Order: sequence, then C-alpha cells, then structure tokens
Amino acid sequence: MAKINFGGVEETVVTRDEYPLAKAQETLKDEVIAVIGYGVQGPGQALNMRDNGFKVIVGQRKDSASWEKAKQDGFVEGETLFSIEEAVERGTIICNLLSDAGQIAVWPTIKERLKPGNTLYFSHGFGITFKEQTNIVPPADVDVILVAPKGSGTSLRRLFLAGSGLNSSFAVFQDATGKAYEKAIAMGIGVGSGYLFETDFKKEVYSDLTGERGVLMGALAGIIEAQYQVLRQRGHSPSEAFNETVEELTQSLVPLVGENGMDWMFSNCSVTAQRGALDWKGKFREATLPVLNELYDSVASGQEAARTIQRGSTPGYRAELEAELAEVRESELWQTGATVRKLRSGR
Ligand SMILES: NC(=O)c1ccc[n+]([C@@H]2O[C@H](COP(=O)([O-])OP(=O)(O)OC[C@H]3O[C@@H](n4cnc5c(N)ncnc54)[C@H](O)[C@@H]3O)[C@@H](O)[C@H]2O)c1
Ligand SMILES: CC(C)(O)[C@@H](O)C(=O)O
Ligand SMILES: [Mg+2]
Ligand SMILES: [Mg+2]
Repeated sequence: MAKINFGGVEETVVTRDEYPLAKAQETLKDEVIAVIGYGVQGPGQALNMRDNGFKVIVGQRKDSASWEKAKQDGFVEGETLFSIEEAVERGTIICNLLSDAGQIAVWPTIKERLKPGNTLYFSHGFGITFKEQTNIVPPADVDVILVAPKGSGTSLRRLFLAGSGLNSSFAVFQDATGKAYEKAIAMGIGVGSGYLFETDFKKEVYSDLTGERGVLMGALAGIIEAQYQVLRQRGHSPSEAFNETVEELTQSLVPLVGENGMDWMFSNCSVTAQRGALDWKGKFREATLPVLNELYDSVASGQEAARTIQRGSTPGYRAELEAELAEVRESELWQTGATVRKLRSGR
C-alpha cells in the first residue's frame, strides 16, 4: 500500500501499479458478481467489470427501462440478466446498486438469499450507517465492503473507455472471511478506479452527502442562480449573464483549476481579476461557512438521510423529481445555456 503525503498529512492509497488488474482478476476468479440495479452506477460498474474480464450478471426489475438498457448493453436474459431475486441467488458478490431508498425496500429480498461467505458490496455508506432508518443490518457471516467512485457512473464509464480511471473510496465494514479487504481492493480495481482511498462507511456517507449538497451540486447551482439573477436585474442581457457565470466557468476556468490548481488558474487571469478574487473569496467563504456547517449537522443527525428516504419511497417521486429538473431546464438561465452550448459547435 503506498503512503502518500497530502498537503502534510500521510494517507494510504492503493494504486493500479501495486494492485494491477491481473491481481484483481486472480482474487475474484471464482466470484460471480451480481450487480443489483442498473440505473447510473450499475451500468458504469457492470460494463467496466465485464470488459475487465470478470463474471458479471445483472439483477433488475423486469419490464423497466433499466432492464431494457441492460439488454441493449449486451446482458442476456436467463444468461447474464435476471430478476433481482435470481441474481442474488446466483451471485457470490452482491453489489447493491439500487437507489438508496430502493435498497431499503429490496433489503429483505436480498438478506434472505445471502449465503455464508458471500460478499455484500455497496457504493455508498448510506444503508449501513443509517441502519436505524434503513434496517439494513447484514448477517455476521458475510463480508461487507464498499467501493464508492467519486463521480457519476457516466464519468466512471467514460474515463474507463478513455483508458484512465476515476478515484474511488473503499472501506470494509465487516470481515467474515478474512478476505474482505483484498476483495474490496480487487473490486475497486475491477470497476475502473484510478486510485483507491481508504475510508469507513460513516466517513464516506457524511462526506459524500455534504459534497453533493454543497460545492459539487447544491452550492454550485445556487451560487450560479444568484449571480445570474444579480446580473439580469442590473440590466445585463441573458447571454452576457450566462457567459460571465457559467460558460467561462466550465469552458475556461474550472478546467484550468483541474489541471494545475486554483493559484494557477488565478495566475492565468489578469492582475485585476486576481486582486478582486483574492479580496472577495474570504467574504464568500465566511458567508457560506454557516450554511455548510448547517448542512454537515443535518447529514450527521440523519436528517438528510430521513428526507432522502421519505421522498424516495413516496409513490410517483421520480415524476416529481423530473418536474423539478424540468423547472431548472426551462428557466431563462438554463435555456440561455442551451443556446450558448449550440454556439460551441461553431468553434
Ligand atoms: N449515480 C451515481 O453516479 C453514483 C455515484 C456514486 C455512488 N452512487 C451510489 O450508488 C448507488 C446506486 O445509485 P444510482 O444513482 O445508480 O441509483 P439509481 O437512482 O439510478 O437507481 C438504480 C436502480 O434502482 C432501481 N430501483 C430503485 N428503487 C427500486 C425498488 N424499490 N425496487 C427495485 N428496484 C429499484 C431503479 O430501477 C434503478 O435501475 C447508490 O447507493 C448511490 O448513492 C451513485
Ligand atoms: C456523483 C455523486 C454526486 O458523486 C454521487 O455521490 C451521487 O450520489 O450520485
Ligand atoms: Mg452521493
Ligand atoms: Mg459522490
């Protein structure tokens, strides 16, 4: 295991050099990996593992869009595509990649089919950590592991096809066989991770829920809406407000941050911009700190989990969610975005 220094703090990281694919294949050579759920993470992981030479089957509700998608992706009914019940029966590593709310409903179905020595695999610490709400308490005779890719299943697949990998967290919650740690690492390599960072289930779910509600998605969407609104209310055109809020962010500046850090992005902008950004970043930090602490408290108290479960288990919720997304899509801001994106093809 490589020890890597992150800004002065040493952490343990698994790299593909020290744990190559051939080793992962050897570790999992006798395993049948049942991917339960074929939404976003399911296809990314199942296809990467299949391409990596593992024995992969998919378990999904029949007559659903995801069932059809699995067929289109080459999984064959009765050979590699089964009902959830049958896939759990056939699998030795059961990858629970249903939605976090769906995992609660399906848990009794999975639990009663687990056999001693099986491995229960998650890509989120949600179900295990919030067990008072989910009732997901695995039997003592199965391994319980986690590999959580730090990004969308779509990116996991795209980066795999491009020959690189997405970073993932990994953890062991329960080691019944003495091989759980090895299996977690091998699964992490198998699903197409670039580097594997060790964590535990609770830390994974606390950081993940905070990140997606915060900077990665919620805060990003909120601050974009706020700046666009200010510019529009002060008389700027939609295209000017959008270009100055989103297009430049995604097309020019964030890629520079990704390449070489915040200071490098700053140093590739004018001294005028640098002065202003350095003066204002502290104000934004102080303004958002209370909100981020409120968010973390809400995650740690289980309130975010409760809301996810309550909304996610309401009949018709997917349609409600789609209506909320449509409202975002149809807003002036994102309609302007759609038009601006079309202009990119003229490059
Ligand atoms: N979406 C991502 O890219 C991503 C990234 C990292 C981790 N994760 C984690 O991976 C897991 C899967 O997430 P996802 O976003 O792919 O899920 P999803 O919302 O796309 O749902 C996955 C599948 O669950 C099925 N499902 C939902 N409720 C069900 C029920 N009651 N009975 C039977 N099937 C049901 C759906 O048909 C769908 O095919 C979650 O734990 C999530 O937190 C997701
Ligand atoms: C892709 C994300 C946001 O990182 C994941 O955590 C999810 O829940 O989909
Ligand atoms: Mg998440
Ligand atoms: Mg995440």
